[in-house]
Amino acid sequence: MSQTIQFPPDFLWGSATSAYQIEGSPLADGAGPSIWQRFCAVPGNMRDGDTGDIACDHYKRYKDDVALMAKLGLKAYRFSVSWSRILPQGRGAVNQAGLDFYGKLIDELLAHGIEPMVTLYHWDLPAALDDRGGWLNPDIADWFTDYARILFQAFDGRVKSWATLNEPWVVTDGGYMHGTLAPGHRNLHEAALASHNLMRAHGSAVKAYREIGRHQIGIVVNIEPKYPASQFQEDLDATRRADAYMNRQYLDPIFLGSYPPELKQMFGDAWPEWPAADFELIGQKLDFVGINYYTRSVVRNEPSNWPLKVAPVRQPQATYTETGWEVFPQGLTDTLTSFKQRYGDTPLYIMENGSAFYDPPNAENGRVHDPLRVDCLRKNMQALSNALAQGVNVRGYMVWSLLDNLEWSLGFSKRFGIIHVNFATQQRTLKDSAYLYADIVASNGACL
Ligand SMILES: CO[C@H](O)c1c[n+]2c([nH]1)[C@H](O)[C@@H](O)[C@H](O)[C@H]2CO
Repeated sequence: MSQTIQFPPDFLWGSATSAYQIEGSPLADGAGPSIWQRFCAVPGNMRDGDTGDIACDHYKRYKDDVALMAKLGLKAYRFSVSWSRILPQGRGAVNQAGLDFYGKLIDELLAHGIEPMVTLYHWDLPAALDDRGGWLNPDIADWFTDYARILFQAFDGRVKSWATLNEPWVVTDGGYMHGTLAPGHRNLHEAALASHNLMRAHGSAVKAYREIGRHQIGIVVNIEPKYPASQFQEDLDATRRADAYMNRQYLDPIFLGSYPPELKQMFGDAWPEWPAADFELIGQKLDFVGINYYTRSVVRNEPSNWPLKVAPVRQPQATYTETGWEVFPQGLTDTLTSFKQRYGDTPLYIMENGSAFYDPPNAENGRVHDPLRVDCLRKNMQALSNALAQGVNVRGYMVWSLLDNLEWSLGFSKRFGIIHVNFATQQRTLKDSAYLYADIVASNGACL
């Protein structure tokens, strides 16, 4: 139901990217390789053999890209830091040139009145740490905290918003459960261990921030609300399993002090009794939670599907994006009201929301018309406003993404940007969705 669209006067409008997806120059100026460097080098891992070697060439073009953010009137920009630019070996000696790059980016943003929002980890683990077990090694909580502390000390005077992890679920499910993302493992025991170590590392970094930080810190999770395909008990149970695994697995231990019981049922002996002290660490109070919302899932029971025993049910009347995600703005409203109901009034940011539809490789007459993405953006604005009207404490919205970029193992085949990138020439062109977003930002949504 459409209601009057209204946003709080200080609502923070911005856009989001991540280091490996846009920067290029992954080994420049002393940087070390990440697990994505390795993953891309394995034939068959990446659509069309695409890599992050150049991507959007942002490492060299960041001033032009910040100027485009300013042209759109953005108030904030969410980006991630490449751990292996800062610590080429993942720990030990600091690479000053890596710190200098992000310092220059932050200063450029501030000079344009754009608030930097930093994600410490957006999937690009230093390869040297993967050689030591990566997220499977319990020591990674300390390695991550040492890395975080270096950034806090270097930038907390200029960065007021820190997120420890981007989507621990994707890191675990893609990197360790199904092997579709770096480091490409497929092992139930490893998935459980990596997931828990990610949360320990998150809590340890938050604890370190409380000792030296002066601003706000949180985590970013992807939420995909689950709806039962029928009211048969088997589908209701399947929906609950899917919700526990994808959505509650990370927020429950932070806010409720324990994992959803369905996880032990699903993982079996791969899910040990975790030490109680871990939950004290994981449960550090957060200043905000970032939520990435793209789509929902309609769920049915499917005993043959390892290990969750669920399957999605395609909705025949719905619009689907190029990534196969149903356009379902009501799911954004439901995600936000459900968060409030289960976890309370912690401030929220939509840290990613967007859609991949086909855009031509080259702009035509300086324009890129993207009507489906424009329609999606409008509908998601309505859904977000509806959640605000129901009292959900949402503080800002970062559209995914500023630029067309490397969509991980899908390469450059999927375009999420509101700014088109011609990857042959690196030419940037504002899409129609960029012009709409600029109007939304300028009018605080009143133009809708
Ligand atoms: C399953 O998680 C979310 O659907 C999700 C979608 N996305 C993400 N998470 C990641 O944070 C981005 O790096 C992706 O580029 C972006 C688009 O695929």
